[in-house]
Amino acid sequence: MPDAPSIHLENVTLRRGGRRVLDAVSLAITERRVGLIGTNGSGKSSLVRLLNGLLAADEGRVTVHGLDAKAQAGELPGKVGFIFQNPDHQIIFPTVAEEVAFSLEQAGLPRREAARQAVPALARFDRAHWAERPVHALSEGEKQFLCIIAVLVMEPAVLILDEPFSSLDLPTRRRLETLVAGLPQQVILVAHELDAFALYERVIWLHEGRVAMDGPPAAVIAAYRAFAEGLA
Ligand SMILES: Nc1ncnc2c1ncn2[C@@H]1O[C@H](COP(=O)(O)OP(=O)(O)OP(=O)(O)O)[C@@H](O)[C@H]1O
Repeated sequence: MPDAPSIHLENVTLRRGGRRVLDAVSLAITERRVGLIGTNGSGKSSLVRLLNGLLAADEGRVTVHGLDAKAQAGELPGKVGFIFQNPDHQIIFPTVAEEVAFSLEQAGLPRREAARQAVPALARFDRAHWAERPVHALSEGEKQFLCIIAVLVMEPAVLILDEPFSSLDLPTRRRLETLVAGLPQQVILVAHELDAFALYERVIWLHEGRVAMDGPPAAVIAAYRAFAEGLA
């Protein structure tokens, strides 16, 4: 069983390219389904990259399920699975089975055992028949599904999805949303598709590097929609 969901940001400031992209943000995230919304450049990707050690805060403290994001950065990838917008940025190997085997190896299995376990791992997602398929021959949705499988076989405690649906058609998106909805992991979803958060427990709206609003999805999304209409 994954451990209790517990992500804390204490007065976190982050600068990128000389600009302050997160400004003294404090959050305690203990829910299992949390959405992150905001206009382009508001700091969403930057914030979630603090949680898996891809970025480090300039000020303040980040802890993820008991790990200090700075002092224990090396342990974060084992705890936090990350799905990017573009699966091509994530997939390394030529075939599906090799990609999954690599994940299993990252999770600590010896190489030969990882190779042996790849097909059974795919079978848990009803995708054993994909094993020998060249990754380049998968559709965008299939690649994104492969990325999710490759991350989940490492059994992370947290799954972060950073705009994972942008290039997917509606049925594929719904399938992946359903898959994610059934996971035991703590999930942080960054998305512009606001209906994706209907069943989430909490939505955080970031604006210019600060929390503009934070609470139940219906209230936060209504306020965000009204704000966005005003900009249009
Ligand atoms: N590699 C980088 N170097 C310098 N500045 C960056 C870099 N990446 C992002 N930024 C800046 O950080 C700020 C926040 O960007 P971020 O990607 O976190 O926003 P976002 O809310 O995820 O936006 P989007 O919805 O467009 O993905 C922006 O002003 C952006 O220009």
